[in-house]
Amino acid sequence: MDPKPNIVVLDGATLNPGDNPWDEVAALGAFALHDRTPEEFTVERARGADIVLTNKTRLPAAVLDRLPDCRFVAVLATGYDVVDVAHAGARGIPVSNVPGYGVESVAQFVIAQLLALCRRVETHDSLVRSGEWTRCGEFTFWDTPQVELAGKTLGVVGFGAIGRRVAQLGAAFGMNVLAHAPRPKEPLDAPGFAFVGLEELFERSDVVSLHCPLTKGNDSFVDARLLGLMRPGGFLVNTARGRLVNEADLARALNSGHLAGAALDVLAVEPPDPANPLLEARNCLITPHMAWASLTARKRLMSITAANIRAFLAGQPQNLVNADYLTETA
Ligand SMILES: NC(=O)c1ccc[n+]([C@@H]2O[C@H](COP(=O)([O-])OP(=O)(O)OC[C@H]3O[C@@H](n4cnc5c(N)ncnc54)[C@H](O)[C@@H]3O)[C@@H](O)[C@H]2O)c1
Ligand SMILES: O=C(O)[C@H](O)CO
Repeated sequence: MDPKPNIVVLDGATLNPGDNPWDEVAALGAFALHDRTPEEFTVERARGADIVLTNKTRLPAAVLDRLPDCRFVAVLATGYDVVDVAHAGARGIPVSNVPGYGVESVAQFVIAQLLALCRRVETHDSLVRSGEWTRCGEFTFWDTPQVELAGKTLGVVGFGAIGRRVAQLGAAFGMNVLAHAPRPKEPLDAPGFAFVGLEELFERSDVVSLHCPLTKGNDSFVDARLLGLMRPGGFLVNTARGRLVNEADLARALNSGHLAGAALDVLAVEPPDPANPLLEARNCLITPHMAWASLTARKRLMSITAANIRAFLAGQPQNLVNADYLTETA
């Protein structure tokens, strides 16, 4: 490999909107930065690059096939569903992600979502300012059911770094925690904690929180059937990926009153299509894929990305997500 590899960032605007310089990454080669890349420009911009960095710009098989010079793909995120990692592996291109950079930020965001669903602090602040408290004449007033978390059951789907931290925080609020994990994991040291099957988790949980990656096998798996298993009055929280959820089914479950609410940081299409039924659904709190975005987490993401590139250049790639598929070295 050329000692000064060509490095192209396809969509760098959100990692560094101005407060998180690229210097550590840029120092590793000849550096080209694009804020965002429309699909039709991906090949043109990535062609000739030895190292391609993407956050949410898609690199499907058909695009990878048109990048003969690509030696390494560094995903600027934990979730790497935008890259066909199996195809990259078959072409001998290692792909890395950035695990762990946002565990605390995302887990804390999940708690913020949960508290928003249960207490609606900002809604009540608005009601006070619009005169509702004054008009009601009482020392106290509330306009939404006020729900205590202690004693409720939290079901965590996907017991990796974020899921485990959410489970710990839920237990600290006095919640009973259940988890679903496809592979054996160290249990949480909390009274009542148990690993259960997916259906049992949906049946027994007051709150289901999603923390598994989006894969070819689990698109839209949270559908009418699983939502129908949830207790009436339950909540769904999703910070993982929007496409894990059948959005039309979720909108129906909210509008029928079967679910009391949902808090979604991710949607199937981002930013959303104005026709997304969740935008109008009852008690649906939607945030713009921002759980990861604290400056502390983004700085960590930047420096782990630089470390991923350095490790690749040293011949010892780290944080590989397609090691199982790598058949040859590009
Ligand atoms: N909203 C945000 O800003 C934000 C930020 C970071 C990560 N994420 C998302 O959160 C996801 C989880 O992040 P993490 O750091 O915990 O990743 P992780 O790899 O540490 O954990 C994911 C866990 O899910 C498990 N898993 C895989 N397939 C599963 C399935 N079908 N059902 C149940 N579990 C399954 C894995 O075994 C693993 O333990 C990421 O893949 C990403 O999509 C979102
Ligand atoms: O997967 C991640 O790291 C987040 O979704 C931000 O891109």
